[in-house]
Amino acid sequence: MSGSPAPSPVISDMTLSAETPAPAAVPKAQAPAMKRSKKVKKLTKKDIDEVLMHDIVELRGHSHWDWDPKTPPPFQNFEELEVTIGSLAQSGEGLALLPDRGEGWVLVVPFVVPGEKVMARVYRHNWGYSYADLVEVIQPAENRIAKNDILCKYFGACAGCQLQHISYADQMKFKRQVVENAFKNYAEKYFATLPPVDPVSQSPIQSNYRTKITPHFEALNPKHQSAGTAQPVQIGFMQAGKRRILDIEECPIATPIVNEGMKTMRAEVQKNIATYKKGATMLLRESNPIVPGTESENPPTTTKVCVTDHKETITEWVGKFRFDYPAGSFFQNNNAILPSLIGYVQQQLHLPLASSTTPVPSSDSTSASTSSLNHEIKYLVDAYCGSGLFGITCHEGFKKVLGVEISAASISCATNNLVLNKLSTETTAFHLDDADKIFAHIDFPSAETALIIDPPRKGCSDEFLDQMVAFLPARVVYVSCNVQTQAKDLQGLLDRCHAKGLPGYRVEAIRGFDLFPQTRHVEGVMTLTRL
Ligand SMILES: C[S@@+](CC[C@H](N)C(=O)[O-])C[C@H]1O[C@@H](n2cnc3c(N)ncnc32)[C@H](O)[C@@H]1O
Repeated sequence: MSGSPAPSPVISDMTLSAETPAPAAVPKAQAPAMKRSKKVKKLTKKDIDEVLMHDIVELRGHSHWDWDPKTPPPFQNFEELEVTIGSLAQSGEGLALLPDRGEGWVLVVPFVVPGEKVMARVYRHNWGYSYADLVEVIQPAENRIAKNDILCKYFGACAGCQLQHISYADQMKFKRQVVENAFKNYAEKYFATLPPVDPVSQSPIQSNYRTKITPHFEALNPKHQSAGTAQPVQIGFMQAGKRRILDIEECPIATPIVNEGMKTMRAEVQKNIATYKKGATMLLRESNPIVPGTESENPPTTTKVCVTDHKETITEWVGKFRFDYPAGSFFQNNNAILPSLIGYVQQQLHLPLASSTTPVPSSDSTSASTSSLNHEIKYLVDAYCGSGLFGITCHEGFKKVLGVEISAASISCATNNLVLNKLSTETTAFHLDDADKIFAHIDFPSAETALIIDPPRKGCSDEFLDQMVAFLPARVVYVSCNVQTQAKDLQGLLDRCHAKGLPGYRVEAIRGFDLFPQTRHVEGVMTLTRL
């Protein structure tokens, strides 16, 4: 269904109840006893998951949906059904089409593989689709990982990972498809002109990679405390599909030192739980500081520790570069893949500008252009630079590098990281500002400038795209943890160029990087060359 728009579903005040007496199980033996809340939820338009809607439209084969919300969803409360999984949504959940229910209702079921026959229990409804717990896998797919080989004993109950039941090769195929679908659905007008999406670059390790986790706990209920009926405190992550915490002793995707920290933190919280009036989210982050007295050694000796104070400084090494940053601020969470991500970004920044003369049609296919730039890239702009990861690791080969970031704490770290890495502050600088005003600081010639964009999940603002089109950097490398907003921004950028009569950009490459093995998440990297 290339190019079919997501329907614009209208949700009326549909009042839904959710109550299920029995635990969900994937497989049964792994699930803790979980009960669904009896609370009644009123849907609003915000409840529509637009990305999921694209997947549902694709499975249904049409976007038309004519369901009267006053008609109840076509299920008994908490009905159990045997269904066949048709596809995996970008959320990592399975979708099963029920042609004889509500003219093609779709069930969304977690922890399944396409082709599998499963028993699912419906518990919540939305416009034309319902969420269901996986009760049992009746006919497992050949490529389902055997229960005993699944990495984590909490998989299926914890909301953190979605894909441990499929092989790493299958996770890579799924994520490549997620990237492709994002561009198909959100850069629809230009999809036919894009290069094929490259295979996803794998993480060198698929477990024990996360350098930061944030488990939660809730305070004891005072009524239960005074009655002496308080349950043991639950410290961990959210339960899959529920708003309750699952007690977790160890997280196999977190690094060993973070897991050591988790043991200590759990013991402290358990000991002092009566003193907490409210629950909290804890921070556990790996740091690798230099052992005092070894600073002059080459290389100095380092030792890994787990930091729990948001304000404490983390030291992290990316290849030969050292980054110090506050534990509570942003930094990529998979250190193992950073050398290959950085290497790829460097290579993309320096692709020859006139590498191709392939005609590239504009969106309305009325004009075609060829690459005609012969300049060399000499300047680098690092938008949303954080503590300087890309600006610093990619500075070689540039005359000047300038980064912009909105967090004062991150900018002061970025500037300190220049000093730690013995880089000249004359040629590399970081400014505290809104990225929307980034080009106000820049007197680089646009034909010799490369721009790295690495925005938050929501992507770039209209103002950012407007100023980009006014400046027109010769090369853009856009890194993103949300491939849907990345694709939307590509369409926004090309639309703006064409509205101004500019030929715009050629997309050189689109590739996912697996910063988050075992989960549905994928980091997208897209390279553009100005035409
Ligand atoms: C995904 S992080 C990337 C950071 C950095 N590139 C890295 O890889 O470590 C996004 C960064 O954008 C910053 N940010 C968010 N909104 C911004 C804005 N409007 N202008 C500039 N920076 C912004 C955040 O503080 C955060 O550091």
